Amino acid sequence: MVALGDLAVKFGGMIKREGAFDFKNGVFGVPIKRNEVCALNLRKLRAGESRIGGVQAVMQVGVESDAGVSPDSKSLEGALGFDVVTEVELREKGFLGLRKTKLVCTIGPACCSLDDLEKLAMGGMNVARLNMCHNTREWHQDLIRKIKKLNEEKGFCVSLMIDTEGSQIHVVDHGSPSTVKAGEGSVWFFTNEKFEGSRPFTIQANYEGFAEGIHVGDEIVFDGGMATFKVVEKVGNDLRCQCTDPGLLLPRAKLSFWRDGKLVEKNYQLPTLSPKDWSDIDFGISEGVDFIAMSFVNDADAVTHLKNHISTKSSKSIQVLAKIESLEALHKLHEIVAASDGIMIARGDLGVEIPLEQIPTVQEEITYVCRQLNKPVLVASQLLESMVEYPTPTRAEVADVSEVVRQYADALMLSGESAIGPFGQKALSVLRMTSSRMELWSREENRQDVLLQHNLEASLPDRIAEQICNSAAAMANNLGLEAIFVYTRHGQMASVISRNRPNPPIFAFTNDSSTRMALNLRWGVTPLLVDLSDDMEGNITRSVHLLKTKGLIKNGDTVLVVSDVIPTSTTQTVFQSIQVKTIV
Ligand SMILES: Nc1ncnc2c1ncn2[C@@H]1O[C@H](COP(=O)(O)OP(=O)(O)OP(=O)(O)O)[C@@H](O)[C@H]1O
Ligand SMILES: CC(=O)C(=O)O
Ligand SMILES: [K+]
Ligand SMILES: [Mg+2]
Repeated sequence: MVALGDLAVKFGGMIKREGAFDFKNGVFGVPIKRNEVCALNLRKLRAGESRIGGVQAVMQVGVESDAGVSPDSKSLEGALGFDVVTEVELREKGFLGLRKTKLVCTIGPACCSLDDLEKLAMGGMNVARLNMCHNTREWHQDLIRKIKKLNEEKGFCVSLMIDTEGSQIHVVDHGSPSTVKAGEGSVWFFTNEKFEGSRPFTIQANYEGFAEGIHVGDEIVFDGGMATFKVVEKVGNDLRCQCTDPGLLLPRAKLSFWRDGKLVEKNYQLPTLSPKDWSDIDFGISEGVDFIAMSFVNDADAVTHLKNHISTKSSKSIQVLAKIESLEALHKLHEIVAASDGIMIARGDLGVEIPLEQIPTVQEEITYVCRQLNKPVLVASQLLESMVEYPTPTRAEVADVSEVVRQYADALMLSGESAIGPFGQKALSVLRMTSSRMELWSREENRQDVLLQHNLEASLPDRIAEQICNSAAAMANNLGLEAIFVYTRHGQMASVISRNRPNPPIFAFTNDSSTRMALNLRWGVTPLLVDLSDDMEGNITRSVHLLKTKGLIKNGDTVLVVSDVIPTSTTQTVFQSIQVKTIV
């Protein structure tokens, strides 16, 4: 953390009043009136200028008008990437009404037409997820192209995520009757022997070593509790089992093994990424997806390996999300979060490996760690499960969604609700309305928890950038500003501001389209694609003018402007700044 005493504070230029900036508490001690511009600029001191820390803070207070728009603003107008959904929402609800929590929809047969996808996009889908467990390569390719077409032709900004199949012990889906019931006391044969169609009282596991290390007396649990069996006999590589807790055996049901109330943590030597996963990943890279969600990550090395692979294969940056869905991943949570670009809390499979009553606390813990380490976190599975069949959610489901929002997760995800359910759009609107309501309540109740600050960066310029972001969020809240504008090439500053979960929305102006698509998963960030020049004042003036001409910002609105765009030429100084700007 940069302490005030580390800074040589100088006032000059357009100064009218003096003030102090307290980095520790994020307080900016200058009263600001309408039509005043107040800027705090930090730059490295040149030799001989420094007293202590080698950083100079220049505070400027003055009156500025944006009336004099530079002539090249026209050229930027076409490039202003304001997506249609945010634009409509902004017009209807104003700055503070913009939803902060991001929404991810799993795409499946129930929502794969262009028309369905457009409705989901219009309904607030920020990211479309394709689960590579299902369907064909051609089907996925067609979907990716449809989403890109909608983005290009209809002005949406929907990012694309593929989710790897991963390696996991499950029941082979024969495509026959969708559900089978196991009655109390019934005896079933578990085998890896391949067969077509279905055989009575026989369950085919997908992995030949599934019974290794399993003893008579152990329990086999289906899908985290759908049905339970006790092993009564080992027959070669197979198992004979008796049903002790009757229930449904769903297609592709996941199997877990328990002994004395504890998960048998078997090392099946299954790779996190199978040959099929690598082929799906290369397909995703060639199709230019924005996120790859990696199933069953067990350690940081797997994440690093995939990130290295992507960097050699792809010219654009693709975000790797590690899915936390095993007990082993929980043991290594910190290293996995640190290595990845974001996390999905995959509660479906996690609930197969840990007792269900542990899910809420584990979810809160993962969400907290992600925010500490500034990684976006997405909560997935069964949020509105009953809506796979019914047009309204249960009260308990709405309460669950609200709790995720109250925990300040970055995003919520629909699975079967959108992929196979007939009420996908309705489910999306339930997520939208529930999250907006909880965000409003948290703000009104002033529930913004002060983040237990964990410093992210080591180098001084990065620490300065981090402090600017923390202070920007505090200033925007304390001054009741309309919006935060941040100019960012790689999204770092936008993400650190988002990490503070400020009240006003964050508009992130970037000239890098992969940064824009990645920021789609960040809480409270509306990413916009623009041309950025080295002339920061020009960038600011042009973007304010463009929002004004669109009628999205009006005279008297006050916004906070943050920039960390590093000039491209070596002769220019690094310029990081906060300005409070009242639109006139
Ligand atoms: N592309 C698709 N084609 C057909 N069905 C799909 C598709 N995507 C999802 N589904 C269906 O929707 C249901 C829920 O989808 P989802 O992929 O989220 O399952 P999941 O079990 O939570 O994910 P995972 O396999 O990653 O753990 C699946 O059981 C599947 O029947
Ligand atoms: C989403 C997912 O993979 C799960 O919940 O298991
Ligand atoms: K998957
Ligand atoms: Mg899973």
